Amino acid sequence: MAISFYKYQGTGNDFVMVDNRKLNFPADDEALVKHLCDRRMGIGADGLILLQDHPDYDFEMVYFNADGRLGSMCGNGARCTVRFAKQLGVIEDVACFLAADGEHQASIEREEIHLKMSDVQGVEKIEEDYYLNTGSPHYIRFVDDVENLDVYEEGRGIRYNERFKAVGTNVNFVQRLSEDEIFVRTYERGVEDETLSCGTGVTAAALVAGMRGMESPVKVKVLGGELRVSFERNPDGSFKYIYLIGPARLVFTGSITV
Ligand SMILES: N[C@H](CCC[C@H](N)C(=O)O)C(=O)O
Repeated sequence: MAISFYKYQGTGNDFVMVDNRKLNFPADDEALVKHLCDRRMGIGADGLILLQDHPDYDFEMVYFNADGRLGSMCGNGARCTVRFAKQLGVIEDVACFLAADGEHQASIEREEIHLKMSDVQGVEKIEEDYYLNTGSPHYIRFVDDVENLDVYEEGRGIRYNERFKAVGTNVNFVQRLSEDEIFVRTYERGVEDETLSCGTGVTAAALVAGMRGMESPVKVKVLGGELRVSFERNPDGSFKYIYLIGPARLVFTGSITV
């Protein structure tokens, strides 16, 4: 079988994208998705996304982690899917679509995709660290020198600890760079490695920076580029009007025989 695909990246978080409007992709074949995401044996990506029709939305995004399992929300993948939908002629410059955590709105403004994220109910404090869900679960630890941190080892230690080992968590290490900028590096569950950027993780880190006094919008540096997060904080500590803003680009298209 030959599968046509598009390869996209959003600040270096890369995805195999498949137009599945005809529903001909075998979405329950975990081994196939894992193979397509394999950087040596397949195409190579942090995840795979199917763009599908939906009766009530412009489209539906179905996201799988690189391990082949169906994932939760993916912020960078969603920005890439919006760009992909425009390329396919499914949308113009605005979209209302369905993802794993519900409805999302987005707009394309030149190079950037503005993506509305789900409201966040609250932030749990775990000793000096934080834990919250921005569509996917994120553990947040503030550090002094994120550049020289062993993100793989430290992230893995938290992801596989007693509390998280069963379902896993993404782990973000955050350094405050200035009054309005943070630097985030993320160990991603489902990839089980550091990625160059994680949209839901960057969002979670910016919200915690907001809790700690930083004003919206927060600039976020990641290994794969720059993002921005804007938000409003409610008096009860929850967040609304959360937007993840940044670029998403087509890298190449192709066909793979499996
Ligand atoms: N890279 C994604 C996060 C995927 C989350 C996934 N790794 C999980 O929670 O299993 C993003 O841009 O938001």
